[in-house]
Formats: sequence, structure tokens, C-alpha cells
Amino acid sequence: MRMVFRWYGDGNDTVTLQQIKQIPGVEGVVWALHDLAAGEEWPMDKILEVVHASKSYGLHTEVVESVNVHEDIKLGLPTRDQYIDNYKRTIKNLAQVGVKVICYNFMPVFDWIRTELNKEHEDGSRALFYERAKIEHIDPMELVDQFSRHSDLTMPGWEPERLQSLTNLFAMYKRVTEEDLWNHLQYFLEQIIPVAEANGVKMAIHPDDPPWSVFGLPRIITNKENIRRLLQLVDSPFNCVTLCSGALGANLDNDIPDLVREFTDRIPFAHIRNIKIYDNGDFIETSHRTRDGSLDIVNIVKAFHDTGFTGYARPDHGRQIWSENCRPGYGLYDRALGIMYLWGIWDSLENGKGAKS
Ligand SMILES: O=C(O)[C@@H](O)[C@@H](O)[C@H](O)[C@H](O)CO
Ligand SMILES: [Fe+2]
Repeated sequence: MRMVFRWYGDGNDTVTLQQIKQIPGVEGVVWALHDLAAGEEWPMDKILEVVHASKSYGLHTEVVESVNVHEDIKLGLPTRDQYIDNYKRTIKNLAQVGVKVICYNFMPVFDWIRTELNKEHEDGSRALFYERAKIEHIDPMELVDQFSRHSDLTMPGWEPERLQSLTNLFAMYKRVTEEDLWNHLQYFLEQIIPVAEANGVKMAIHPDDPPWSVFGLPRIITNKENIRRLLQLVDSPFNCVTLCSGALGANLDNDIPDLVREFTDRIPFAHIRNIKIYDNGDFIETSHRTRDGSLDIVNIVKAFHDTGFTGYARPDHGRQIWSENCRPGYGLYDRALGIMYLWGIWDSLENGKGAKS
């Protein structure tokens, strides 16, 4: 397990590279050019800025999250080809600086969805929260408005230029069924996977978060069967998945250790975090510790260990604790605690190796 930590870049993150470097066992940052709109080619000079800044702290930049997919590609519009060409060029540019994994997602319009960014836990810490009943009734525009007023730092996946044309997008997606979305994904993968393969870059799709349809939009990367289907769309070792325990785990029918075991050869990148799911289907993000949430993080890490996982892993969202002022989900303290928990489990499993017959 190669531990990495998501970093939003100079001037765009409350966490510094120096702080990241001081977290035990972190070897690299998970990064992106967050100021570029989806669909643009990532220019070499901007890529190199991040690479040099990270290198100066001894951190590598082998994992990118995300190169966002333009909506025209997901919608299957004729204009998609120009954006796919840009995507291919971005893959080549990133390969030149040693990038090994690109995480992306294929969720229409929105990336992850929650109803609150700062829900208070009993202990006063705050976390991202999803309230099922609220989602069923809220107008998505209202949610976007709330989130955009939340902070000066743009939330990943909620970039203003993607959301400006929201009404328009919703109208266009009305005609897109799940099967259409599968076809559009296939078209995209058939074009980019050969490029990724030629350049030694693994494309690791992030599952839908939460793993079900929201606001009537189609969602397809949601469960074991669909991940199987995705991997077969283009059956290449470079067509992979980012195994995100918290995203998939919001549906308790998804048995995460089982998914880790089944897809082990196609998981170059893991997001490990816990959530507490309530009986009514609401869920809140918790500390990474197994007993604080509904997911068995110990057994998830054990599944990675048992399958000889040598890919990259990062703690996923953390709570806001100790009055930290940070991006919701992306503070320093709770994610650093999460890392120590993951290492604790991993190291004890390492020590136990060979002890049993
Ligand atoms: O990992 C997560 O849960 C997220 O914060 C997403 O924004 C994620 O980065 C994207 O869906 C990946 O494309
Ligand atoms: Fe994730």
C-alpha cells in the first residue's frame, strides 16, 4: 500500500506540502489542475509547476484526481470528439511527468452529492451529510446555491462553469437513459484506453457517490455487477477502478471486502473512509475507525492486504475537527488520523504474516 494525500494546489488548499510531508508514510500527493475547465487540455507548464512544487518536498505526483470528463462526452454529443482529443493529449502530457494513475468519474452533472457540508456530530466535529428525504424534495439549483456560497474555495466537482448551465444540462439528460450512458462511456473508453496503455497510465474510474440515481440523473458505476461490466467494456489492464469504500459503501448491499477481492487486478488506487448509515438511509461521514461507522475498515484493509495490494491508497474525506478551518472533507487533522489508523491495521497485518499456518 503506497500512501498518498489529496492536495488542491498552492493557494487553493488550507493544507501545505510541508504538513503533508510530515504525515507518517505519505509518499506523494493526489493532485489536479483545478482551475481548468473540464474538456481542456492540461498544458505542460502548469503540470510542471505542481510537479516541481511537490518534488521540492520529496512528494511524488504519480496519481491525478481528477481529469474531469466534459459533459458532451457523457451526453454523447457530436462535439465530444474534440474533448476526447484533448483528453488524450492530457494523458500523454501527464505520462511525460511520470503519472501512473488518473482517477476520473462518469457521473452526469454532479460529482458527489450531499445535503450538508458541516453537519455537527455529537462531539462537536463536523462532517458531510446526506439526508435522503431532503434530496428527494430539494431543487438542485438551491443546493448548488447553498454550496457555492459556502466558501471561497471551489468544491471539487462543483466548479461554477460546470454548473452555470445546469437547467440546460438537466434538460439534455432527460433523454439519456442508463443504457445510453453505458454506450457513451464505452465510446470514450475505446478511444482513450489505447492511449493510456501506450503511455503506461491506468485509468481508474471513481464510483458514483452516492451509488444510486439522484435528481433523476442516470448513474451506472454503482455496484459489483456494473463494475464487472465497466471492466469488460474495454478489457485492458489499463481500464481500472478507484475502489472508494465510502462511495460504494453507502449502499450496504455493496460488500467492500468482497469487491476488493474480486477486482484486485484492476484496482490501482483506493479511497478508504468510513460512513455511518442510519435506518432511514441518511448517512454521515465519520472518523476512519471501524466502530465509529457502518463500514468495517479493518476488514477492508485486510482484503487489500490479503490480495497483496501494491497500489496507491488515500484516506478519503475526513471530519472537520479541532476547529480546523478547511475545505469540507479535506482538512489535515482527521485525514492524518485516518492514515495512522490505516497504517496501524496494515502494519499489524504485516507483522502477523507467516505467524499462522
Ligand atoms: O473521492 C471522493 O469521494 C470525491 O471527493 C470526488 O470528488 C472524487 O474526487 C471524484 O469523484 C473523482 O473523479
Ligand atoms: Fe472517493
